[in-house]
This record gives sequence, C-alpha cells and structure tokens, in this order.
Amino acid sequence: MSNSSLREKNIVFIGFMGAGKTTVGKLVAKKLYRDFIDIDEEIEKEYNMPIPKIFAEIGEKAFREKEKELIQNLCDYKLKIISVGGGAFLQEEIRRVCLSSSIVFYLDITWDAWKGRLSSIIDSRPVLQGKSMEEIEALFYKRKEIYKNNYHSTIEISNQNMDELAESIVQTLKLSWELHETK
Ligand SMILES: Nc1ncnc2c1ncn2[C@@H]1O[C@H](COP(=O)(O)OP(=O)(O)OP(=O)(O)O)[C@@H](O)[C@H]1O
Ligand SMILES: O=C(O)C1=C[C@@H](O)[C@@H](O)[C@H](O)C1
Ligand SMILES: [Mg+2]
Repeated sequence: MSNSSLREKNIVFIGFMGAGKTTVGKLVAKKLYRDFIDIDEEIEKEYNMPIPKIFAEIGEKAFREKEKELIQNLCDYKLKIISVGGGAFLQEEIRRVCLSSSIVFYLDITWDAWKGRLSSIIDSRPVLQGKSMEEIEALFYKRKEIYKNNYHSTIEISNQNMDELAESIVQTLKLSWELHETK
C-alpha cells in the first residue's frame, strides 16, 4: 500500500444496531471534512420508505441485496466515511470488499450498556422486533463474533460522550496516517 493510499481510504463503521455507527460516523466526517454516507439512509431513499416498511413490504432478502450493491459500489470510491447497517457484515462479500478497500472501525459496546438503548431503537429496527430479551442477547453475542474478527481498528464505546468518542477516533486515524508516512 502506498503512503498516500492509507490516508485516502474510506472509513467504514461497523457494530451492533444502536451502537452509534450513524451518530459517530456523522461526527467523524464533520471533523475530517469528508462526505458521510449512511447505508441504511441510502436504502430508504432508494425505496422511498423507512426500513420497517421495506422489510414488511419488499422483504429482508431484497434489503440485503440492495445493501450489498450499495456498499460494493461505494467501496470503489475514496475518502468517504461510511456507516453500514448492523447486519451488513453478516455477508461475506461485504466484509471482503470493506476490509480490502477501507479502514474498518468496529464500535464495540457491552451488553449492559447496550440493553438500556433497546426501547429507543426497537421501533425502527425490525430485526429486534418480536424477540425476547434472551433472544436479543443471544443475537448480540452471535453478531459480536463476526464484528470482532473483521476489523482494522476498534473502540469501546459503552458509556462515552459522542463528541469525545469521535475525537478519539479522529486522533487514532491521524496517528496511523502519520506513522505510515514516516516509515
Ligand atoms: N454513546 C452514546 N450514548 C448515548 N446514546 C447513544 C450513544 N450512541 C448512540 N446513542 C443513541 O442510540 C441510538 C442509536 O444510535 P445510532 O443510530 O447511531 O446507531 P447505529 O449503530 O447507527 O444503529 P443501526 O445499526 O441500527 O443503524 C440513537 O438514538 C443515538 O442517539
Ligand atoms: O442489524 C441488522 O440486521 C440491521 C441493522 C440496521 O442498521 C438496518 O440495516 C436494519 O434494521 C437491519
Ligand atoms: Mg445507523
């Protein structure tokens, strides 16, 4: 990899639903003066309906196909800040294209910190609906196995202020860019 290419790579945020990918991604993009793209939002724009309606009327399969197509297309670009949906990394092709083209940042959260957020996010996350707390916990840990094996950098985000979190991600990125340039 050339020196300039690391700095130019996209940054992709991954992690469980409600971990803060959209919130943190937007803040990081602003701090780095880069474009921010939220894949869930792009899918909603394409179908002109919110995600629960897409799942109910078009189906999860079509949603996952659209998710893959959008991410694959975006990974041809550089310098983007991209927040993917919580289920994107379940698809092997998405993992592969993101890990090879971009810096993948895993936003890690503990179950204890996350479970308090459930009531505020459940209405817009169909994957969480109709499940018991035990089933959601099992999904949380099953997904964690995927995230924790497929990233370049990670940060524990359980009880942090969002702006401080974004700032420390920016500092981590800048440090790694500088280290590569002085090699
Ligand atoms: N560190 C935090 N502290 C408190 N609340 C937070 C934090 N991070 C996110 N939230 C809140 O949790 C909710 C979900 O955050 P966000 O939409 O950024 O998650 P996400 O990771 O993008 O989820 P999804 O995978 O479903 O897109 C938002 O209402 C947000 O305000
Ligand atoms: O984790 C998931 O499977 C999902 C997460 C959200 O970001 C959306 O992409 C959708 O609600 C599915
Ligand atoms: Mg999001």
